[in-house]
Amino acid sequence: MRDPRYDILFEPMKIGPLTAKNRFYQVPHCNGGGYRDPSAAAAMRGIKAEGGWGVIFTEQCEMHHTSEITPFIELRLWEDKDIPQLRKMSERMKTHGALAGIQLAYSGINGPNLYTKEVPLAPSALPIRTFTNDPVQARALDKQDIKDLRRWFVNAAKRSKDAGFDLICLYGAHGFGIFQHFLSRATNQRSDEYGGSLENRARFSQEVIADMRDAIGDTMAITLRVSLDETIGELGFSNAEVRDYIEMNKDLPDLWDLAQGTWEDCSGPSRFKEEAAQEQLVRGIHELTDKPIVGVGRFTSPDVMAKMVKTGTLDFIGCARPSIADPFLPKKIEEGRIEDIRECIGCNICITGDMTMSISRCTQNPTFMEEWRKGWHPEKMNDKGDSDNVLIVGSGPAGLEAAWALCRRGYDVAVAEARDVIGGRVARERLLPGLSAWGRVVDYRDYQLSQRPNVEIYRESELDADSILEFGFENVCIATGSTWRRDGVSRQHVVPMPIAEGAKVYTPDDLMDGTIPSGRVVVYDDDHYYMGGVLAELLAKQGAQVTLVTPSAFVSDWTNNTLEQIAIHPRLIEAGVEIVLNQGVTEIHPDHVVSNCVYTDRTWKIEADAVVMVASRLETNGVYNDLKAREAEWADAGIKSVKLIGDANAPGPIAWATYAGHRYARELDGGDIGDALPFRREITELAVD
Ligand SMILES: Cc1cc2nc3c(=O)[nH]c(=O)nc-3n(C[C@H](O)[C@H](O)[C@H](O)COP(=O)(O)O)c2cc1C
Ligand code: SF4
Repeated sequence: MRDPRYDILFEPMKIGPLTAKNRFYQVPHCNGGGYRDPSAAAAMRGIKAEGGWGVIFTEQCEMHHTSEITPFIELRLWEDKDIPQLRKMSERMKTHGALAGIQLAYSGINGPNLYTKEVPLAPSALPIRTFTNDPVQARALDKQDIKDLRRWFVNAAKRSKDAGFDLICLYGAHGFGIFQHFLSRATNQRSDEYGGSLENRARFSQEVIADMRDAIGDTMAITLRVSLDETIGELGFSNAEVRDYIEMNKDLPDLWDLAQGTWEDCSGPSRFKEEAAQEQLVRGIHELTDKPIVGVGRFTSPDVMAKMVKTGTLDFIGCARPSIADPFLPKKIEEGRIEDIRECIGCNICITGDMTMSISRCTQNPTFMEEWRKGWHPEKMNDKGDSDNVLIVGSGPAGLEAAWALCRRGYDVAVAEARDVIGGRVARERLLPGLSAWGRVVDYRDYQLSQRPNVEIYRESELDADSILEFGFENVCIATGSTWRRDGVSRQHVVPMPIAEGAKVYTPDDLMDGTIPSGRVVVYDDDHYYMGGVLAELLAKQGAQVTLVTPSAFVSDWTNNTLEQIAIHPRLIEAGVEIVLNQGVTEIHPDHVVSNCVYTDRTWKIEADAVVMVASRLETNGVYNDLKAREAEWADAGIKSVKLIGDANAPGPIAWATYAGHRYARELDGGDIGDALPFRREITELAVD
């Protein structure tokens, strides 16, 4: 039953001519599917509709062929032939009474057009701004171009209407979107009636919205997504200017969609930002306009959400990542199932899909972008196979997710954990600075499993092949994780590098176990994800003189794909870490390391009392190998299958482990969920059908 404190979240709310059934508003978010496969995204939005969202948006949708972001995967609405796929999307969104929204974008100086090779158009002739530093420049829009651009928006609005959408969001936030480019003095250096004063810079948005209203009539709502603060220096569109703009144009859109962050500072989605982190920037804006406001901030707590609405800060609770991690978030609040909410951990793995042109994954939600596959419903019981029970050895993210998904198929499950705590790598990583939310991966599953009669978790239960054969479970899943290597093997060194006697070499596992090196410490990061940066910062803050050495051109290189790198680099500088890029480590000695330039044979000495080797991990697969060696005994022991999953199979990001756990559970007893996503799959084959 719903807690009355949250009733306000379920009050209907008007947006222009429309009424949303509640305050849960899924703001636009990409998913890696993009124009290549809107059907997979449609299935994903369909699940959100079932999950109770009042408003559901597409991701950004480019509306003209002179605008396209590579490597981003966004939608397209360039021409009439793009309408049918999008109509299927809007139909899916509306299945449970949600309003369906489409976000229209013209990327201007954020659209390098690497595929189309078209010249991007922007308010001023400036170099394109993307992470990939594309050597492309935009041409300044002349008066005819502006007329054309207005016409393209009108065409896109008409097509959106034909495609069945209720709302159109115009993109002018995060550094994306021509609207922001016009509004910001940094990107609008024009001296005509579209540049200079705020009145002039606002003109383009006023004209487009007026044109669109004329073209589509008064049955659809138009929303405007603007940045709350560009944070790009003096010329940026500041929070004060945003307020002036909104006050000056209070009735311009039917709803103000306010979202912090720019491409340059990536201050929007970030694990460094706690829930409701944008509250300060949005507070008081409602005094400037009567139009409803939606804001974001990794909202997962209904108390925080209710407070945002009750205090008049927001009318709608905007969620991108929380809706990815748990598409059923509104429904769970409505049904009083708060403990069942699968909270986003802020890891931003979901963004890597965009950045790498691949279908997105979510650490918490292994079925994100898998909704199109048949035979699985995330909230219901699913079909069981022929066997009855499964023993899972290891309780890390892979093992716990496998246990949870197997419960949902009706198997009896036993989980054996060698340590006295469950969670595997996460049990320790969650204790590192900035990673406490990682613990949600374990806590969610721990709670869910504690509610099921068909699962038992055994702590301090280290199993060997003898005991597993003796227990005689029908299926055995080995999810025993991995350990960090200290032997000098890394991406740079496929055979171990020389480590002199007396040299002190530590691994992340040592540090997480409480052994903290001091003095001059080299953190050798050839892993390139978060661990190197996190440990370097930790050691520096504890007084060590830290040098982070990485063969990459960037600190924590892979975090570029999660939009986090830009936050990590300055944190390290501030903590006093010396950063050495494009250099490896080739020898380790008691008082120094030999470091080499990755492009030449040149070497340097870096003085060091200790080295933390964040290099690669070793699968913990001993039990599996022992069992494999005794395969002949399986039948007598009643064992039908033994499978190795997660880091124990091949170490990777946590999202890979939860996915492996889920997939194992789905495929047990001959279930085959198929290969990678085939593009343009027919929407008729959906789990929601
Ligand atoms: C994977 C991903 C893709 C996104 N794509 C878009 C997009 O297409 N358009 C947009 O306006 N914002 C996009 N965003 C930003 C979100 O709409 C939102 O403003 C931001 O994630 C903060 O909200 P949250 O804390 O609820 O995630 C994206 C965010 C994520 C995580
Ligand atoms: S991938 Fe990480 S940040 Fe993205 S929704 Fe899932 S848990 Fe949240």
